[in-house]
Amino acid sequence: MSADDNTRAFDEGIVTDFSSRMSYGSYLALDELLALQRPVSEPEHHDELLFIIQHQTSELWLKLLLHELRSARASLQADDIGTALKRIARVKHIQETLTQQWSVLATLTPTEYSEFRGFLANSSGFQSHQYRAVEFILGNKNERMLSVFDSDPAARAVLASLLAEPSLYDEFLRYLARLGFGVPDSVLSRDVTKAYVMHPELVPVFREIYESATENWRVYEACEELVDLEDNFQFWRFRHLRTVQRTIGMKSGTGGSSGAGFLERALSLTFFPELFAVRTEIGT
Ligand code: HEM
Ligand SMILES: N[C@@H](CC(=O)c1ccccc1NC=O)C(=O)O
Repeated sequence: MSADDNTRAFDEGIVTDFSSRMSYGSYLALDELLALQRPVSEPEHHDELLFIIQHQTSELWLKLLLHELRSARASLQADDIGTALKRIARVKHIQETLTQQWSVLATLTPTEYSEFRGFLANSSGFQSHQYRAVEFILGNKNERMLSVFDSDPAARAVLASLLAEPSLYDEFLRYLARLGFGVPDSVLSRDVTKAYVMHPELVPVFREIYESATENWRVYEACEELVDLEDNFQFWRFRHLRTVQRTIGMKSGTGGSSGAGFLERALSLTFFPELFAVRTEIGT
């Protein structure tokens, strides 16, 4: 039991026979998971594995993000703000992880990327249905995006459903209306298949909430959580843009867009416009 040889002795109870027991690898389907990194470059480029894993891990986190956002939305629908806040707290941590992980990809130099970029053909993150689903559930709807998924009916169907459903913010505003806040009808009866746009007549509702934070603590807290969530989303977009600029400069994208300019325009989009507009009104 001594550590003189700098090895750790096995505790007596440690299980080693997995011939008829569930193991770590079988529970997590690791054989399948670890067989899914399949570089396409020929000869295989050393850095393509980084590129694939960066994307696959992002997609896994996006899967969880969407799961949590759907649950947050359902909780608001059921007037359960406590659970919704719990879900959003987790969403914010996932976003932070997604944003931080850009630093790994930033070690890919423009020369290295150019050596296998041609093998990517027209594939692009623009075709990520999970990313688009997150944008849709947050209210950045765009029916035109569906056409990208015409050859993937399952993904297209999920996006078409999300397009027709109220967003997280739509549900939050309906919840506020049920609590008795004067959310205007123009907001409650909006066409939820369209991108959410600013309703100036909603700003006074938030002003009331912010000016009476102690009496409306939960909804005030929820407002601030949504502001954090939008900030975090923009931080991810910004890191993506900066990574693109340092990797491909002003080249157009493999997905057919102008590249950096196209991504830069996403930085002027907003999910919760009135929650930012109210800041101008506070204290005046
Ligand atoms: C060297 C790394 C990367 C480069 C050069 C790059 C480049 C681009 C470009 C140029 C676009 C615009 C669409 C196009 O024409 O292709 C785009 C879109 C996109 N990329 Fe990347 N990307 C990189 C890494 C990533 C990673 C790691 C992710 C993580 C999932 C990602 C996700 C996306 C998404 C979701 C879009 C759509 C954004 C939108 O619609 O606003 N990209 N990327
Ligand atoms: N759009 C990128 C290619 C790219 O980054 C990419 C290619 C395949 C799968 C995901 C990608 N990531 C983000 O767009 C480019 O133009 O270089």
